[in-house]
Amino acid sequence: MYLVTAEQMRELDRITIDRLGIPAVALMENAGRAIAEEIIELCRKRNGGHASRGIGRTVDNGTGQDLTGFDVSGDRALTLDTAAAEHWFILVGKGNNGGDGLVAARYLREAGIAVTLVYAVPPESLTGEAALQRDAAAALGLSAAVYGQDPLDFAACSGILDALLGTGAAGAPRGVYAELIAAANASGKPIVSADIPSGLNADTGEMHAPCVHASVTVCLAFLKRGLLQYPGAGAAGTVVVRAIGIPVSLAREVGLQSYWLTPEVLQAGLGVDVLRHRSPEGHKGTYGHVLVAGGTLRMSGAGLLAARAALRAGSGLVTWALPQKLLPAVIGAAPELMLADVGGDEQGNWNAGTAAELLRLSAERDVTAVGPGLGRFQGDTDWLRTLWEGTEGPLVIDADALNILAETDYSHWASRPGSVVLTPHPGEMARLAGISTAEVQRDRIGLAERYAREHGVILVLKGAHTVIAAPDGVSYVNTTGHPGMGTGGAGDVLTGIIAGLLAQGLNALQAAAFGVYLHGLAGERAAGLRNHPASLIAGDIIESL
Ligand SMILES: NC(=O)C1=CN([C@@H]2O[C@H](COP(=O)(O)OP(=O)(O)OC[C@H]3O[C@@H](n4cnc5c(N)ncnc54)[C@H](O)[C@@H]3O)[C@@H](O)[C@H]2O)[C@H](O)CC1
Ligand SMILES: [K+]
Repeated sequence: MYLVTAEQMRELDRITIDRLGIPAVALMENAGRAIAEEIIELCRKRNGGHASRGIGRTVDNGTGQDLTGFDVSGDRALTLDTAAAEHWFILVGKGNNGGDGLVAARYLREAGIAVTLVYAVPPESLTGEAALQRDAAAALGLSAAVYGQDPLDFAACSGILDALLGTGAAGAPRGVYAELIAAANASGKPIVSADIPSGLNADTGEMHAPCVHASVTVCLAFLKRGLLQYPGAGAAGTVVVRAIGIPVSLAREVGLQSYWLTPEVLQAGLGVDVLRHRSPEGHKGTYGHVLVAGGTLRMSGAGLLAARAALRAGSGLVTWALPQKLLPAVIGAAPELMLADVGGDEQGNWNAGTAAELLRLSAERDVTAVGPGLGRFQGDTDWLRTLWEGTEGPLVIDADALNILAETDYSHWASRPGSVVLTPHPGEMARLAGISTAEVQRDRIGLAERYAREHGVILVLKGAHTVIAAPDGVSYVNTTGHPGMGTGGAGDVLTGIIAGLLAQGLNALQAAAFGVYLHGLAGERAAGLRNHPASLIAGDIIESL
């Protein structure tokens, strides 16, 4: 499923109206009706009535939950006795988002739900399609109040439709908008947001102050980027994307290249065989050979986790290269692994002299993963440069190897035949980009896209809803995963999975995207197997692959 910015949404809107000749008011009608249907569904759930689903609902929900399979019988959306318990306040902004709310109000009323329109601004100031909807609502006799002029008691309503600000919002909500948002949040009533929660930056997921905290967001036409990026993703509640008559085929024309990472996107878009068929004639040589370079005296486990994850991801063979001094201690830790001694210092740390042996080892393997538990050492910049310029296959770079990169201008390094996958967490990303962690988190998709483009790498920006970006501008946002995965070593496991997939012949973008998806899925599964997700440890993710 595509992800769009507000700007791209305006472009799609414009093409639909101007070139296809579909009237704006028709889009608004569809939007409002879809929003009403979701509210009716919400009412049905809590009142136990019967709901109808009028226009064919497509699809989807940004949280990955399946919302299909509704009862589609009956003309009336709610039985009267259950609807009578409902009274919704419709918060109406000045623009088209408010227009959507006015349409929704009509359909709610048709379903027997009491509505009160709460205009943020005097209704006379509405223009265009929104003014048309204002007049229709008035002609229908819907009760209306103007904020600041009429008394308003949020305790009297059973739910709130937030149709204050949509993709036309600029900056933090001002004046009466801010007051209404604060009052709606304070009411404790369930809030359904039209398109995006008012106060949310539709592109970055940044939450302005104040920002609506929605139970449900009915996103219109295309999934807005901000709804998948934290902290906004947390303010949106359950996200439902509803078609409103803008053809999806326009996406190419507008150049959409950002996607919510789903099995369909992996399979059909990226060409990944998500079921991972194996040939009956296959053998260990068929599935590639990973070299993991990592693990040092105090962090040997990081290398071990990455290597084991590569095995569980399906790599035919995995060699773990580590300092000679550590080798005896890890013999038998994972009998399926091959171990390679690269020298190193007396304490079991890596040193610059290990580069030659690593190069020799990597020449006989399909992919090299470097960084987990590596530590830092004298001459490590030249050491990494040697690997970068001297290895031919793909290179996965993580942890301390990223910190080495962050301290140098590697754009001068010789270009390499194999691709490069970088897997920073937000702190490492901050060092790579030379900005603060807070700045990294402010617009994760945008930053990942820029960095990947400028540096010609596949970038995996880890964290809740990991972003995968490629040099050609394509990006994916992953939503598998579990808070229980916030535990030491989880990143090393991801590095191993990506390397393991690369060894099996996936290209770098496929391996990064599928690896992130599987890592999250395995984490969800592992969390579910614990008595409490807090007890999840990185090794559990490997075992759940
Ligand atoms: N396909 C579509 O795009 C469709 C979208 N619909 C809905 O329309 C909105 C976007 O509508 P637009 O009129 O462009 O903007 P808004 O309604 O979001 O708000 C503009 C309105 O608000 C004022 N304003 C802007 N920023 C602030 C602020 N920070 N504080 C206070 N006031 C602000 C501004 O002056 C304007 O008056 C989209 O999200 C959908 O919900 C269509 O209905 C269907 C087609
Ligand atoms: K809104």
